[in-house]
Amino acid sequence: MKLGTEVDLENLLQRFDYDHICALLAIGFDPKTLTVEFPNVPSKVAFDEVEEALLYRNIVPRVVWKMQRWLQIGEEKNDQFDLLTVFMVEEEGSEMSAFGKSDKFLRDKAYSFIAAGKDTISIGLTWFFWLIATHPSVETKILEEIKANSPTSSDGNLVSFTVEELNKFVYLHATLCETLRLYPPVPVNNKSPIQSEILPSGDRPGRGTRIFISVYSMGRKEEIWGKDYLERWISESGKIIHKPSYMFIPFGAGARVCLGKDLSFKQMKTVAINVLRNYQVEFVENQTVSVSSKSIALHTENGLMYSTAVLKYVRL
Ligand code: HEM
Repeated sequence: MKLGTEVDLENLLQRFDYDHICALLAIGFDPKTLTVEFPNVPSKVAFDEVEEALLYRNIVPRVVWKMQRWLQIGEEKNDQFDLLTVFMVEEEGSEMSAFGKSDKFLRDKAYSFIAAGKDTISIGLTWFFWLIATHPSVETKILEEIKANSPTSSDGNLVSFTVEELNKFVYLHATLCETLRLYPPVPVNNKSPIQSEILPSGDRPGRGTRIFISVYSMGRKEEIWGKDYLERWISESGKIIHKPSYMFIPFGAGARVCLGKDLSFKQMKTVAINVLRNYQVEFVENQTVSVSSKSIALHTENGLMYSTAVLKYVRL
C-alpha cells in the first residue's frame, strides 16, 4: 500500500474480524478478505446485506416484506442466490451429515456464529479508536498501562497475552466498557414473553409481543450511569467494577447472554495493545463521523478514514 493512501479503519477492522471468526471459530476456513487488495468476498457482502435486511424486517410489518418478497420488489428483491436466500429457505427433509447433525443444523450454527461475531468486535474497536483519538489524555493513560504491562523489547510483531496478563490492563478494560456503553455494537435488542407478563412499569405485554430495548439510549441515561466514568468502572483500589448485566447490556443479559463476551474483551484488548504500542493512529481531518441507521449493527455512516501518511510509528 502506498504511503499517503487513505484507508477506512472500520472497513479494515471488519475484514480482520470476518477472517478471524471464520478461520478460528466457525468454519475453519480463512476467506482472506484482509489481503492488501481488499477483495469483495461474496460471503462477506452477503452477511452485510443480512444485517441491513434484519433491521428492515424488524421495522416493516411482516405482511409487507413477505408481499415484497413474493413480488420480488423493494428491499426483498433478490437478484442472485446468496446466503440470505439460503437463510430464508423453509425446512426441507433432513439429510444427516457424518457428524450426526442435519446439514441445516450445521449451516445454521455456522451462520449464527459468523453473524454474532463478524462485525461486533470490529465495530467496538472502530468506536474505541475514534474515542481515544478524540480524547488524547485517555490514550496517554492507556500507553502508560501498556508500557507497564507488556514486554519491553519488541520487533514490531504481534504480541499475544494470556488471560491473566490481559487482566492487568484495567484502564484499557474500563475504556472498552465505556466505548461499548456509548456505542453498543448491537444498539437494539428485542424480546418476546412466552406468556402474558406484567412489567415493572405496569405494562402488560401479551404472549409474543415484541419488546424492543434501546441499548444505545440506556447507555446514555445519566440516571443510570451518573457523570464520572472513572468512578463508574474502576474502584478506589484500582479494580474493575463489574456492573449488573441488566445495567450494562451491550452483550444482552440473562439466559441468552452473549457467549462471546469474554472472547470479545480478550480480542479487543489484544488488538488495541498491539496497534497502540506500535502506532499513533490519526484520522483524516474534517470528516463527519456519525452512526448509521441502515443496519442492526452500529456502524459509522461513512466509515472512519485515517491516512497511512500520518500513521506514526511509536513503538514502546
Ligand atoms: C463486542 C462484541 C460483541 C457484542 C457487543 C455482542 C452482543 C451480543 C448480543 C446483544 C447478543 C444477544 C443477547 C440477548 O439477546 O440477550 C449476543 C448473542 C450471542 N453472541 Fe455476541 N456479541 C459480541 C461478540 C460475539 C462473538 C465474538 C461471538 C462468537 C464467537 C458471539 C457469539 C454470540 C452467540 C452465540 C450469541 C447467542 C447466544 C444465545 O442466544 O444463547 N458474540 N451477542
